[in-house]
Amino acid sequence: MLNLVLFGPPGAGKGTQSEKIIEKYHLVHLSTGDLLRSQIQAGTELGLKAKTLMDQGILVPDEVVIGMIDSKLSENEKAAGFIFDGFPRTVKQAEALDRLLASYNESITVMVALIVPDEELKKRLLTRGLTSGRPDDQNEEKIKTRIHEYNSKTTPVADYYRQQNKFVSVEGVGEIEEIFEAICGAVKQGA
Ligand SMILES: Nc1ncnc2c1ncn2[C@@H]1O[C@H](COP(=O)(O)OP(=O)(O)O)[C@@H](O)[C@H]1O
Ligand SMILES: [Mg+2]
Repeated sequence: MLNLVLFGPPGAGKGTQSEKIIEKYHLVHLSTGDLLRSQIQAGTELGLKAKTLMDQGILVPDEVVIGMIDSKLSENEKAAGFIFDGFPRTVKQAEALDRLLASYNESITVMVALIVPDEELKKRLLTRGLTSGRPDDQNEEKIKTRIHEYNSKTTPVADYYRQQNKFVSVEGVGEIEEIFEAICGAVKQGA
């Protein structure tokens, strides 16, 4: 299996690059943001709870996202591998993911981090907000909260994979196709 963690702040291009990676490597895409947004859409209890936090740009509790990933892994036992997009976002989630994968005799192959400066992120997210309909893309205050959540809770996840020698970083500014090629190179290096 190829199990890839695609890492980076909100607006780094994880969703954009995931689509291309999936096509090439035939992986199952697990975006916790997308999974939560479909829970909100479906009006589930989980969705209602998550919405209040997500609309403010705050991370939802670890147990909630870990539970969602757990059930998606068990639904896809025959997959060629997984791409984790927007997960793990805390060290606790990263540890839980290692345990879950170990229970299938699997592990993370590589983490690829997309590096994009804050100013570029803000610009991209505000532009995405014009069409995404995402309440968390709508104003600079929410975007600031999300980048702050990322810097305080999520950045340590990179060190977690660095300690396992699984961390590779890629310049996330430039042509989408060029960035994709760099990610493929990182996957080759890590696999
Ligand atoms: N290399 C890039 N250059 C310019 N804009 C990009 C690039 N990659 C993605 N974007 C744009 O930035 C925004 C955020 O991308 P997205 O893939 O949704 O990020 P994430 O999933 O990491 O939050 C989108 O509007 C997308 O079109
Ligand atoms: Mg995304």
